[in-house]
Amino acid sequence: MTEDAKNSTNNITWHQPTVSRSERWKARGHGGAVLWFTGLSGSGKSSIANQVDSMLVLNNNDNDTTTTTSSIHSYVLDGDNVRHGLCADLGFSLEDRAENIRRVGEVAKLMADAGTVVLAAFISPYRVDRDRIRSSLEGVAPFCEIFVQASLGECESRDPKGLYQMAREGKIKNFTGIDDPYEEPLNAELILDSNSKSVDELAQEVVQWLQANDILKIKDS
Ligand SMILES: Nc1ncnc2c1ncn2[C@@H]1O[C@H](COP(=O)(O)OS(=O)(=O)O)[C@@H](OP(=O)(O)O)[C@H]1O
Ligand SMILES: Nc1ncnc2c1ncn2[C@@H]1O[C@H](COP(=O)(O)OP(=O)(O)O)[C@@H](O)[C@H]1O
Repeated sequence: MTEDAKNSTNNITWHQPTVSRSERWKARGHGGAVLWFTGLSGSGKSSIANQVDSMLVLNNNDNDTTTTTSSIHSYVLDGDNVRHGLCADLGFSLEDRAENIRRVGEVAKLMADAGTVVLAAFISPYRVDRDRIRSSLEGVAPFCEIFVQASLGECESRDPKGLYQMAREGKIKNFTGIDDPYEEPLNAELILDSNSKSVDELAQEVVQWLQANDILKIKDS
């Protein structure tokens, strides 16, 4: 934070919104939440998050013949996409990854406060960065850490963008899993086995877990 920013925070006052969170959520028909998909590049974060999004928004759930629930307001925040705009000034050093996750965490918090189910798909390799978002969402909206688990070998064999190969050839530095760390979650709400299950099966697991745990239920505050 710059000196100017530090001095300015003294002159900023929090404005209480006129519409409360629970009033807003009730008007939407469900609560907001942040589903945070973390895992290696190529583990399946984007594919699964997008499939869940489709199942929630379009009610596109072929395997579920029991419910006729209405559309859920969800939205995917994806590392690759966010790095084209909001975080276009950031690279992949430890500090830049922390700032990337901090910014996205703040955006996700605002969106969840507004009643959106945020599907955030970021490598987010450091526990401390993920835990910071978990803490900042306490009392606002549920935070669900979803570990998309795939071995490095599996991710490397998928390598849809050819990035692992470039990292192995030394053309990309600080590539997660090759010459940069990935800290696996210790207390993830959900672990998805992306080594052996399909994207459809895993997305189904997420939606079933959301329903079974009443994650989108509005609790009066
Ligand atoms: N050095 C390095 N390490 C890891 N990933 C790299 C790197 N350089 C570029 N990429 C591409 O950037 C995508 C990851 O962006 P994220 O914002 O999710 O990364 S992070 O959470 O800040 O660590 C990641 O996308 P996914 O494959 O979808 O995970 C890569 O395509
Ligand atoms: N569970 C899975 N089983 C097989 N292939 C998968 C699975 N999940 C993703 N893939 C494939 O792996 C590649 C990387 O998936 P992607 O969703 O882009 O991963 P990430 O967002 O974690 O980088 C894509 O080609 C995708 O089709």
